Amino acid sequence: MYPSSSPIVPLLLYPPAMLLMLALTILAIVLSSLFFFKKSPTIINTSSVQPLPPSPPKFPIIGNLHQLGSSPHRFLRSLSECYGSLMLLHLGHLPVLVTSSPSIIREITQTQNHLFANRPSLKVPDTLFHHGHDIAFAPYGEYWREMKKATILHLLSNKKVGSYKYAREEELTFMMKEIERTMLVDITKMFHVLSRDVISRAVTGESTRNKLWGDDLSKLIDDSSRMMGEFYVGDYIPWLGKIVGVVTGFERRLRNTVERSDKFLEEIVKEHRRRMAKRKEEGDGDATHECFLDALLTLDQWELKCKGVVFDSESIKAVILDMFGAGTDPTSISMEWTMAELICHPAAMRKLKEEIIKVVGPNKACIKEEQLTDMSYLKAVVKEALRLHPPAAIILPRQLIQDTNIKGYRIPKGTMVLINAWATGRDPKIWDSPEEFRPERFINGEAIDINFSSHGYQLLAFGAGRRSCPGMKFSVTLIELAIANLVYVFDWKLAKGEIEDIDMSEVYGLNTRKREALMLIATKTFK
Ligand code: HEM
Repeated sequence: MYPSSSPIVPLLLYPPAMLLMLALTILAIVLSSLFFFKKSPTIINTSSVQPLPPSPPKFPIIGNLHQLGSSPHRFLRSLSECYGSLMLLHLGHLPVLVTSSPSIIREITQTQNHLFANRPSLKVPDTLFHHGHDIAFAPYGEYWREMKKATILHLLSNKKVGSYKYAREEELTFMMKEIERTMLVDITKMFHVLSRDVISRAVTGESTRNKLWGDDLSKLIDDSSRMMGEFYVGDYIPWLGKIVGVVTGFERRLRNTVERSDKFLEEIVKEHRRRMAKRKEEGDGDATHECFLDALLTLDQWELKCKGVVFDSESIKAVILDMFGAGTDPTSISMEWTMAELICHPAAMRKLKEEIIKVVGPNKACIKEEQLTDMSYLKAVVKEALRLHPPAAIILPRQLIQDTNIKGYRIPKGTMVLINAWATGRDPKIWDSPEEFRPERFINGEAIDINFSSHGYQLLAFGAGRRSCPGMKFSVTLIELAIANLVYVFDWKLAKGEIEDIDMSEVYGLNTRKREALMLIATKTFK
């Protein structure tokens, strides 16, 4: 996923945006005292016109923008307790449909998938990806289709993911040695480096460990996802965008990020072209070792042109930035939440360790990928962590391309759609004791038949439908392998404080991460 949650994002996290919202709120209150506090049409009951979905009251100009706050996923869930499973909000001029109900999500991502498969045009991704040259924010159409197809074929298919086995095991071994050396572990950082390096090997054929640009790549990922998480008022109130963008320094920061990102990616591509040429000279054209960049640089331009798709150097940069951005943070954040839940639940940690020892036997150096198949509790643990903590708490937004209706409500063309995956994962109508971490629910409980791609639309960490995440197999394989090895080889405890003190609160953003880094102490299980 790009990456992290949606760019309606951490409204009001950013101080200038906060001031602006305050000013707009005051302006709106003044206006509303002149024009009345306007309640949106809840249900217009005429026989010819279907009603719009229920809406909370809104202010003129800003609509409901001021209400989202720093945890929009939580706010929207509480709002839906009053307005139901299908609500229509207004963010500035933009109507926004919000839901977390599986039956409505089925309607959006399956039954009417073709109408809801577009992404809205938003300032930050438009600028960063040079107007939809990536996949995650590309408008629905031929370009998106061809790029997604190429990415699955050359990077993310089951066969390709299988071929990175050696890379995963090698990077993991390196991480385990590092843990053994230090014993006091910044798990957050370690998981970031592991995800980044495995993705780098699949995309560029090289680990950043052997390169000087590992830190630069981390900075690029960090900067671009922070920028994606920033709130740009012009997306919702266009006439205010330019002024506020300049006054708050947003335009400058965005320009700088794009310049740095372009320069960095151009360097990577240039160096890769040199290596490809050298390999060719040396007669090493073995396609089995082909990385994603090799494939992108040799895509059949003629075939793409015939389909009306322009694939140029902007596309290459945008697509690889998408892979680093969409892949690294959600994968490492998922590992971190999984580890944090296991630390908070020692009984689950013990049960998992017992399962692994039963499958692998004691005293082995590490776990091989083939052995994961027999670890059903491990799989349940990962699903349970992602149920409670989907990195994209609100899935990347979609936009409706023509008027339609859902459950008897009229939904106008252009409406933005937000699926609150975090709320679905904690819905008491779906899950028993939804706030509890209980992996057993996936083994012998109410969720025995639920998985990430099941058609009940209850477990939405990877989204659903045509725009769903193509990186699921890639990341779940890495998450399971990393967690299994860490739990098998080491015993873990908190570096400071007691389990009850651990801060499990989150910071909402493109990817909703744990507020505090997880610092742990490792000791070897088998001496
Ligand atoms: C635990 C890890 C991951 C999570 C939780 C995650 C989650 C998501 C989500 C929720 C979406 C939006 C789906 C929708 O709109 O229905 C998405 C889209 C996407 N993800 Fe992932 N993702 C992960 C890993 C990856 C990886 C490893 C890659 C690639 C290396 C990747 C590439 C993408 C791309 C390209 C899209 C855009 C798909 C489209 O718009 O058609 N993701 N991801």
